Amino acid sequence: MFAEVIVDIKSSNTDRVYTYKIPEGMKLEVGMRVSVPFKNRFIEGYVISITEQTSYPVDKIKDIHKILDNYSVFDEKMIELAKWMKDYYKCYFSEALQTIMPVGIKRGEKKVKIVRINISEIPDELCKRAPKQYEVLHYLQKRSPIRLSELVKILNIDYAIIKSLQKKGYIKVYEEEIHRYSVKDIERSQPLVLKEEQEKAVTEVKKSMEKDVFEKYLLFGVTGSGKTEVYLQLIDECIKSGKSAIVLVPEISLTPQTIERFVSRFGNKVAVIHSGLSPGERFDEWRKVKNGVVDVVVGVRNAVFAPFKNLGLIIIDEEHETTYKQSDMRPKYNAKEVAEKRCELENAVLVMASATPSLETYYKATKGEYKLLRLTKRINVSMPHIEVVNMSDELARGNTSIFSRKLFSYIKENLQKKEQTILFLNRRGYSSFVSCRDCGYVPKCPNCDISLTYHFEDKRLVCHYCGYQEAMRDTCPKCGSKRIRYLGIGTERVENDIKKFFPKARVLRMDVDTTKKKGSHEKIFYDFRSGKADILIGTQMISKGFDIPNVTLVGVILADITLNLPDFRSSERTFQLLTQVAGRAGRGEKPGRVVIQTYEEDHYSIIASKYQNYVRFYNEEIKYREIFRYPPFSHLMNIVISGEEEEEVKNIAANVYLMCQKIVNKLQNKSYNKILGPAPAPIRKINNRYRWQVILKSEDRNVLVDIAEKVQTMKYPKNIRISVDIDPLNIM
Ligand SMILES: Nc1ncnc2c1ncn2[C@@H]1O[C@H](COP(=O)(O)OP(=O)(O)OP(=O)(O)O)[C@@H](O)[C@H]1O
Ligand SMILES: [Zn+2]
Repeated sequence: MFAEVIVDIKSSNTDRVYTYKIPEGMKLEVGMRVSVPFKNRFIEGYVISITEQTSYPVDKIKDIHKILDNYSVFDEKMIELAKWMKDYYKCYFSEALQTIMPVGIKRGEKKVKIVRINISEIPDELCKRAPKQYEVLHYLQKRSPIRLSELVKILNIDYAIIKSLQKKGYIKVYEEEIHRYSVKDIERSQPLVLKEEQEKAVTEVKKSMEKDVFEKYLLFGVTGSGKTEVYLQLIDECIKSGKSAIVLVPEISLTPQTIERFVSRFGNKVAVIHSGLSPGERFDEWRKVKNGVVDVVVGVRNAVFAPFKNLGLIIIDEEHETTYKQSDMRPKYNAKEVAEKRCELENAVLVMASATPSLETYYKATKGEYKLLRLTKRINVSMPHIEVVNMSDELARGNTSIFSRKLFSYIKENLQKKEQTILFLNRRGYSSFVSCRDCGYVPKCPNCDISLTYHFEDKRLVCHYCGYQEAMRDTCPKCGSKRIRYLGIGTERVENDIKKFFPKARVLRMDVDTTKKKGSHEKIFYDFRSGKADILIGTQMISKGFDIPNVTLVGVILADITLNLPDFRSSERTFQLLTQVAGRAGRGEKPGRVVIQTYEEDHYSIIASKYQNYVRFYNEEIKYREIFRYPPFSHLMNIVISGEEEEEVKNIAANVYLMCQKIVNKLQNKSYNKILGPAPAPIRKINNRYRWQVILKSEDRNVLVDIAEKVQTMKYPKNIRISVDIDPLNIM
């Protein structure tokens, strides 16, 4: 018998199937991890199929060295999925398999020794002859089984005593696997009586699940319309029919509140996968799925690979979120696309949900590719009232503060009424750059092409790209002037000003800087929910998932930050963020108010946010996308060339461009294709590496995939890096 093996070497030459012989007696299965001889060493490999014959000369085929785990890691469908990923994202087969495989698998299972008493009566003579042994047995009569380490510690005994008890057969010592991490069980919640629209959605999806066919839905429901309850009841149906479900949530909304909701409904039937888990913990969660201990996984991006044998349903919450795409590592996969493929392979149902669907998804829904389910109303309460304030007018009237008069007075009222306020600003730090009023000097990062952000608390200038820091000086390093200007506000500044104007207010801040420590995110959330603070200030971390009834005011300090990013999705991002954050107001009995501060009150993103009208935004945005042929009317590919010498980077970028042009010119079919660049990337230098880019737009994704493959096999100097991203969500 022979095994077809993918080897763990990342190069285009070795990205193919290798054949090995299965030694007599080796119990090899498809999907196992193995060690195989390669050249003159042993390397890791993955068995993707087993055959009886091979076209290779048999005497040249080497034996599999050994099996690495006592189970198979990939079933046939997962191998199928990896094959699809390698072709769709143009990565190596081994990269696709390793993405599916849990990190931490090499650490293996963690086992502990357990002691169990083996007799019902303790022999009397033991009491005198071996009092210590007697004591152990006596203790075990009350508490058995128990971990050996615990027993030894409690009774302060020698292992020798355990040994002799074991020899006599009075106790049994054995190994048991333990799970390094598991969710705490909390009080159970009962299913709610569904509202009419919820009921309709559940019934419809249920029908598809019963039919065992692949089906795709978009659940488009306004903020607070009870989408989560719909998920819970669908999962319940899914489990009842003997199948399992995966729920994907974006990292930042994997809040304690979200986890609570799932655990309180399904108890220890749920595994939770988030990026805070150690590799070992992740592996344990993976095994719980594999061994059928749980029926539901709630997790971030890579939870889409949870190895359920009988998958019935995948739910993608906040489907518009960009964290579903892995942008920083190969393969640059999107969990939404992988989920779709997985559902197709397993005849499962896919439900994507959002209050602000991505343009691409909604477009597909209008074309009938996804079935549209709508929740148009909040549960028992109305949508918040939204007002837009033009900050130019405020300036014209002499108000130079970061708060408009309206927002200021609302904050004051809320403090008096003891209702809570959320203030949102999507930038951390105190000010995004400082400049000298006399000579105009702006301190920049020496490693990156970006100005340094001023952090008030530690009086430092920090680069948000590479982490470079320096002390903030009182005088301009160039001309010595003392007149320093602080421009571009951040959350630290908001906190500072709130404390200045409202010294009695209890304030919390949630952003990357305040949540570095493990558990700090949870703590801020719980403190705020339990009323320990009046005002929560934060970046997009606070924009979703929060369901806190006493929050009646949301203030957006400056909506323009995302609006002005050099990215064709900036309008969409702004609309989504504003709608999500506005959605935190007025979720309880008291009505909610939202104030959006901006310099661009006529922008269609702002206007649509004001009326909370997604379709109005969509209709406007889709026009631009069509005119400029941006997605969904084309696919993009971003090729970034980086290196330490800019001249060299520029030359290679020019070569890449020419190669793209050659391929496009030779195409038979006359689809729309456009090559942009080569040009410096919007952030020209990061971490001392210069970056140039070539962007391709094509109606035909296959054209891009072909080019990606060619780029991958191109020869270029060692210090140059070329990264290729098909369907990128970020082109900075
Ligand atoms: N059928 C129901 N009856 C009573 N209360 C409900 C029902 N469905 C949901 N709720 C409650 O309504 C509130 C809002 O629901 P939920 O948080 O699920 O909305 P959502 O659509 O997920 O919101 P968002 O997208 O803004 O996070 C929750 O407190 C939830 O417990
Ligand atoms: Zn830097």
